[in-house]
Amino acid sequence: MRDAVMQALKTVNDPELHRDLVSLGMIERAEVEGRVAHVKVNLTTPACPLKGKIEGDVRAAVLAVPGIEAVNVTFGAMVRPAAQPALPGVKHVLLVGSGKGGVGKSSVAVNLAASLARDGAQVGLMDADVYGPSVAHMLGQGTAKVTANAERKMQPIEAHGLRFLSMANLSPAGQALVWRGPMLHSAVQQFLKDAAWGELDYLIVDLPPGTGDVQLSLTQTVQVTGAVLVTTPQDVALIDAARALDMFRKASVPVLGVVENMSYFVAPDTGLTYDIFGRGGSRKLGNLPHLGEIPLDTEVRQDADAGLPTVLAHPESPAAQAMRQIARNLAGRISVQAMAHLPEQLPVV
Ligand SMILES: Nc1ncnc2c1ncn2[C@@H]1O[C@H](COP(=O)(O)OP(=O)(O)OP(=O)(O)O)[C@@H](O)[C@H]1O
Repeated sequence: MRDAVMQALKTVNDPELHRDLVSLGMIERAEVEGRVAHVKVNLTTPACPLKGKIEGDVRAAVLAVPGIEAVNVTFGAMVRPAAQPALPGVKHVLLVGSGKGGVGKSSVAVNLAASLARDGAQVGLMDADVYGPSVAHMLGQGTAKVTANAERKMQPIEAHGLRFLSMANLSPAGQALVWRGPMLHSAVQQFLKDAAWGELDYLIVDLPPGTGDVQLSLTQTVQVTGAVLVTTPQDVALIDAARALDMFRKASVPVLGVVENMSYFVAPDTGLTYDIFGRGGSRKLGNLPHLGEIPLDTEVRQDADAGLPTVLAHPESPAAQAMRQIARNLAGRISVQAMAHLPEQLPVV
C-alpha cells in the first residue's frame, strides 16, 4: 500500500518547480496505518506561497489510492541553499534596493524579514543604508549597542524573531556619518564578514537608495542570490528605479522582483480607493516579476515609529497581508532559482 501511495505522490507536481514531489525529494515520510495515510512534505521554504495548493493536491492524489480512506498531511521545511552560498552558514543574501529615497525600502526590508521569520525561517537583516540607518528604530532597538562575542565578532541584535545589525547601534544617536567610499566599503565588509550571523536561511540587506559605492561594494563582496526593487508607482520614482535596475544588471545580480509601495490608499471613513501615485505604474519597468502592491496605510508608519513591524503588530491589515504575500512570493522565487540547478532525481528520504 505504501508503494501505491508513493506512486500517487509521483503525480503531484510542485506548482512552481513543475516537477513531482517525489523526484524533488520533498516527501520526508509516507506511511500507511490501516486505511490512513500519513504524509510529511518537506517544503523548500517555510514561507511557501503554495502550501495550501500542495496540501490539497497531495490529499486528492492519496485519497484516490484504493483502500485509503483518510490522509494526514504534515509539513516541514528546509530552505535549499544557493548554488554558491554567499557566506558560511548563510543560504541566501538578498538585497533590497530602490532608486529614490523615501519610497519605503527600509519598511519593506524590515517587514519582509519579520514576515519570513514569522513563517519559521531563520532571518538576518543588515542595515547597509549607512547614511540613513532606520532599521534599528523600526525594530524598537534604536538605543541598543552592538557587542562583540568571544571570537571578537560583532554579535547581531535579536528582535522580533530575527537578528540584525545597523550602523545606528554603533554610532551615537543623531550623529552624522561623514565616511568616505573606502571606509563605507570596509564597514559593509565587516557587517557581512566580521559578524556572528550564525545559521541563516535569508540575510536581507537594506541598501542605501540609489546606485552608489555601498551598493557596488556589496555586489562585489558576496555572491548574492538576488535583489528586490522597491518603488512607488509614479513616473519620477520609476526613472530612478530603472537606474537601479540597470545597476543590478551590470553587476550580474538577478532581480527577483519589484515591490510597488504606496500603491493606493483606501479611505478608512468612506472605503473609497484612491490611486494617489498611479497604482500599477511599476509595471512600466518592463517584464519583471511583480511581487505585489502595498497600500499607503497610516498603521505602517505608526507601527514603524513604535518599533514593531506592521506584519507583527497588525498582521491582518491589508498592508500587512500584502507584505506577507510579497514575502512568500519572494521565498517561492528563491526556491525556484535554488532548485534550478538540481539533478533530475533527488534521493527520497
Ligand atoms: N505603505 C506605507 N504606508 C504608510 N507609510 C509608509 C509606507 N511605506 C513606508 N511608509 C513610511 O514612509 C517613510 C519612509 O519610509 P522608509 O524609511 O521605509 O523609506 P526608505 O525608502 O527606506 O527611505 P530612505 O531612502 O530614506 O532610506 C517612513 O516614515 C515609513 O514609515
